[in-house]
Amino acid sequence: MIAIRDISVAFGGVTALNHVTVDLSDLVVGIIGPNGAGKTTFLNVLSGFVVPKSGSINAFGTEVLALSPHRRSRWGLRRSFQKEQVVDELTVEDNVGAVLDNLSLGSQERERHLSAALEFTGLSAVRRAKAAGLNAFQRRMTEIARCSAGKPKVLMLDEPGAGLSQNEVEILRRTISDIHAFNGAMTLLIDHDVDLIQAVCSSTMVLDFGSLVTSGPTREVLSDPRVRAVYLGVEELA
Ligand SMILES: Nc1ncnc2c1ncn2[C@@H]1O[C@H](COP(=O)(O)OP(=O)(O)OP(=O)(O)O)[C@@H](O)[C@H]1O
Repeated sequence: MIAIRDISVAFGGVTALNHVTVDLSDLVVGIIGPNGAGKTTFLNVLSGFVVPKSGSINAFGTEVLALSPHRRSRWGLRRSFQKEQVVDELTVEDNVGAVLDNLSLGSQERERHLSAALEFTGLSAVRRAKAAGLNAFQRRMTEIARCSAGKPKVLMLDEPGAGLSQNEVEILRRTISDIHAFNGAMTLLIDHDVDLIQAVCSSTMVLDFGSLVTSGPTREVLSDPRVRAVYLGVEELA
């Protein structure tokens, strides 16, 4: 479980997170809210890009905020960004394998983890291709492979479905649903695609103006009038 207590972040006069307290315990947890609600800032606090002015985060018994961002990655926190981080000049396997380089693995073990992650994400056939030649979906899967490789404890995916076709989102949905069976990790998923959230997240938390509106079973959260009010005029909820 990830126990988040009283996390606040301010950028100048903007309160990006406002005393957020929430327990996250399901295998795939959705994080939703309108633009500017604080979702990415929430992942930035977990991964160490942003230092909160108050609060604590205990993930599976580890005080996460006490770890440097580098040690958080070694510990098993992985994330993808809204702006993709795939390096065109590298092959797919080098893009994915980079994450394994700070895990002190032997070469056979490294290869085993790398091959498994490439197979899991359907990239085995293009593993030696330069990333520059990949299509948008393959690039997205490369990022998921990088997050999934090795023995991560928590994957944080920031809008992985953005800009994908319906068929591609369906493959993405199955992949995210299978992450825990593949490597044992929990996934935190930000996405504006409420159908995707509903399909893969057993629980969901909702942010608005940096504050937690509610969290709980996804179906209940999505039918909560407070959540509908937050989204009113922004997008349709399923
Ligand atoms: N580095 C920063 N400097 C200043 N303000 C920031 C910074 N990062 C985020 N903010 C502000 O904090 C608030 C929360 O932003 P955040 O990106 O976390 O929202 P979000 O819910 O992820 O939005 P979106 O759905 O558009 O990605 C916004 O008002 C944003 O402008």
